[in-house]
Amino acid sequence: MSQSIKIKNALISVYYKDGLAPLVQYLAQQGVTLFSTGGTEQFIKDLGLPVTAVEDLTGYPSILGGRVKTLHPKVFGGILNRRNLSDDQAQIAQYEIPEIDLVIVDLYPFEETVKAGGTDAEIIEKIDIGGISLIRAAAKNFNDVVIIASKDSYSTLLDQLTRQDGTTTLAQRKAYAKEAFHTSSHYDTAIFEYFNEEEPLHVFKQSIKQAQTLRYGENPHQQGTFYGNLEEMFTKLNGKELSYNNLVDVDAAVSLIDEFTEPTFAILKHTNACGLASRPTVLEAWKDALACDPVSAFGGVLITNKEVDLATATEINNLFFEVLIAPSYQPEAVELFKAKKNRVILQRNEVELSKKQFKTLLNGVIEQDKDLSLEAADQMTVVTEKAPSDAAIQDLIFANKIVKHTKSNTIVFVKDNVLIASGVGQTSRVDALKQAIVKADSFGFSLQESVMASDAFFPFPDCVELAADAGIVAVLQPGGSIKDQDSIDMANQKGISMVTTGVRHFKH
Ligand SMILES: NC(=O)c1ncn([C@@H]2O[C@H](COP(=O)(O)O)[C@@H](O)[C@H]2O)c1NC=O
Repeated sequence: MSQSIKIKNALISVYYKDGLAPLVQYLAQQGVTLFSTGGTEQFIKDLGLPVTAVEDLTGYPSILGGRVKTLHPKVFGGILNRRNLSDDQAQIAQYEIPEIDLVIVDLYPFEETVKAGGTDAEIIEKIDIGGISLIRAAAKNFNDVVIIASKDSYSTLLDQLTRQDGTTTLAQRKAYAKEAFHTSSHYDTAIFEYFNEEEPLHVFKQSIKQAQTLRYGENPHQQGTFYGNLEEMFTKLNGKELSYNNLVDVDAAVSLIDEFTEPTFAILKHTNACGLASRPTVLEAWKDALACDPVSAFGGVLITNKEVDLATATEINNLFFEVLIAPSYQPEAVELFKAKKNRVILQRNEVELSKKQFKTLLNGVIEQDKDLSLEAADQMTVVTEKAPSDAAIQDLIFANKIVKHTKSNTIVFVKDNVLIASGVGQTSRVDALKQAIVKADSFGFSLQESVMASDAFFPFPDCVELAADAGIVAVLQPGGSIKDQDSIDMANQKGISMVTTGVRHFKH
């Protein structure tokens, strides 16, 4: 098996030419014969280096507007021939095919063209055929050929060649082949996703290039990695790396805050809001959100939809928190936070988030649409003799937004655009309610004139009875229980109002 191979002939065909010059200059200095396609050939010529047009090798011009230029046995024979097989060697000698032992390709920018909103015709033309074939051929024959399929590898190869007298080792070539198949499979996945938008085939395919190794997973004995581009979504202004649990909470926080347009602050623990308020100013929103449950707020993830000013930052800084997310910060506020080096301060960038979500379970994956349903007042049916007041309807809408982002079973109490208390993640609805009542009481909130929202229907009238006795004046629930009437009768008996939305908001 061949091990160290000295490069004699190279084929170079790259869409973006940046970063290429030092490598080709080195190759030319070493006496490597360079073959190249139109634009790349011109680029090499402009560097004042000798280069042979691929047309001179194949004896064919580039045809069909560049759709066919390297697709020729003289090129692919030169790449794919096995240097240790006498039959292959006899054939390449017979057909006068030069051995090509280095291939450098940068593919047509397909994903970028889709992202930039190119027309269908422009996108189709960006499906690289020759380049992807060169990559696959050279990677398959890594035993004898070096494949560079990403400009990220130019400097690594240059470094290796310089240190190793113009040669590469088998292990290095195999590593480049792995990178190359990563490039080609990612490229094809992007093409598939584009074609799969209409009448999608039910297959699960994801290819994410960026990865971040996390300190650990959910617990220190579990390993964890985040696949995705965090830097695109957030600018980190201060603090340590986000942990697995931070990321889970940040995701929940972002989904929750996006329900609100007025200045709003939310405090989350383990993906559930333990404080949330909408107020005319961000400072007031912070104070009222914190008042909901200042005990749970310790070590929480904080999010707001408005700029954090110095006055608000000064208040926030009195609390120990893990992560703060805002669309912008006054520079003085950032300076203040920087005094505590571990506090993660994220500035959220305007990036559209996926409308799908999936998770692994058993040996498979479940995917669903995100819960983007939001019920307005006109989607609420008053089912009791008494209708809620306008103020109560506003609070019911507010409570419904929180319920949607809280672990089931959940009950949420709201008064005047402030979360007063919630019961979260309970195995029975009545337990969620009891937890909410106890919490409201322990932080000094009266439930008089407050409203209650439930993520799913009431199977029995007990919740309505308990909540009415605690002082709430209006209830929102999806309805749909065969015993709905029992809860409605209880509301009528207690003189409170109830609306149904027809939309359940389970969150598991
Ligand atoms: N058609 C072919 O035979 C072919 N061979 C190489 N390419 C691509 O042509 C591009 C470089 O073209 P140029 O050197 O003319 O700028 C590279 O992105 C390469 O992946 C081709 N183009 C598309 O398929």
